[in-house]
Amino acid sequence: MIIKPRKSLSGTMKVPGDKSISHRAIMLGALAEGTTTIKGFLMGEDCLSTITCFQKMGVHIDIEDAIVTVEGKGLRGLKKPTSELDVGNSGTTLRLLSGILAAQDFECTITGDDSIKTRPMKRIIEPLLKMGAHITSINDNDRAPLYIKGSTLQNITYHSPVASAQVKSCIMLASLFTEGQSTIIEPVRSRNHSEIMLNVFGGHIEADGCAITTSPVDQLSATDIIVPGDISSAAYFMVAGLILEDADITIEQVGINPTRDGIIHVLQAMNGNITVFNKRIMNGELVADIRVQSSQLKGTIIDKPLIPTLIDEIPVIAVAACFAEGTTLIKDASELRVKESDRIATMVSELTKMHADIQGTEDGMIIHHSPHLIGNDVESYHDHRVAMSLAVAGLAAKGITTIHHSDCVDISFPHFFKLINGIS
Ligand SMILES: O=C(O)C1=C[C@@H](OP(=O)(O)O)[C@@H](O)[C@H](O)C1
Ligand SMILES: C=C(OP(=O)(O)O)C(=O)O
Repeated sequence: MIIKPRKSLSGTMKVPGDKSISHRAIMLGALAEGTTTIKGFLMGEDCLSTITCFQKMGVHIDIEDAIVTVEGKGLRGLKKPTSELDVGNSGTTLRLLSGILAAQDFECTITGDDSIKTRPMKRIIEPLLKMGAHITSINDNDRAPLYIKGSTLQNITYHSPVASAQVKSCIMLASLFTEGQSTIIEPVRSRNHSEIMLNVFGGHIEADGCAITTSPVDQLSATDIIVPGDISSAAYFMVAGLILEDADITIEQVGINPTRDGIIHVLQAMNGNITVFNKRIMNGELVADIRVQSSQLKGTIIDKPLIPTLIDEIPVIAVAACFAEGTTLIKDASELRVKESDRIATMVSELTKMHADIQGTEDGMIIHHSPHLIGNDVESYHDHRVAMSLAVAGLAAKGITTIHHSDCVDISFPHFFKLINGIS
């Protein structure tokens, strides 16, 4: 994909539906009694992988006029798939689905693409084993493919070593099939979409700081979900709006759940002119419209409690930091090393090619003011967030930027390039 520089960006727009919420709506819809409809579902490859996995387990899921309908099978109604479940590039699908599979009365294998096979799975294998699951890494390397033979699970009190909503949600989903309460304690609170949505479906989840407790329910009940725009996708337009010379854009109906809104706070602390208005609640999720205007940014420090609230936005925050006076320090973010790519290494190497003054550290990055980026040939490493962040850098750079393997944006943001080139 070729990105040409531009000075202005204006207008009102929407971004596609939230990826985390879309995955969860399919999973809970499949386990509920009755028919769930989902509006605003993210038709990205990751969420389509979740749909395919559940269809393979006998769940009728239709997409018509952009509305997804899920015929729930109830907690005990999934069928053994006739072949292995393929999650593609989606860590969320693999980790959450494993929690469900651990309690079924069948065995199966769950796998995905080359990137997923490098990502750490011990973080879910360990708690699931403690719950009595039969789960093994087929190549004995704590990575996918995983073989899971459903069994009777016990409740658990688990101190998670990582702040990960995927780990927390995996255990929460497994605990739907146990008797007694389960408690999961995280070092720092991660996104809480599973807690919110489970309660909307009739589950019993209580949160107390970094701990959540699940209580057993006999069944989940189908509901209608409207998925807000994904703040992780809005992030590219927020940063573009701040760093381009003449920008004024409004992004409507974006999810601003306080466990996800770190990017707004950080960009505001960097002197970004961002207004959040028209706040409302949809299916228990806080939603708002966001106006962004060109700003002279200044450097900041981003560390521990904030990191889970903006983990997927760090690549594009690194781009913003190039345009911020002074230095931006990002630390406590070693989780970036185990995403679709090692996002510290990939962002540092590709932004360096564009003349950014950026260094990687073990758990983050140090970025010095380097606003005169130069377009270059850069590589996405098949990582959607890297591709889109480099596109934003390309808009603000001098000369042409060519992003290789840019198709991966379809993972979380189909039509990203059409939107970014189409907006006036
Ligand atoms: O639960 C989720 O929907 C997600 C949680 C985060 O991962 P971790 O749980 O590994 O932090 C995030 O990076 C991912 O894009 C989506
Ligand atoms: C890390 C991501 O997703 P997942 O873990 O679901 O692959 C992401 O979307 O940036």
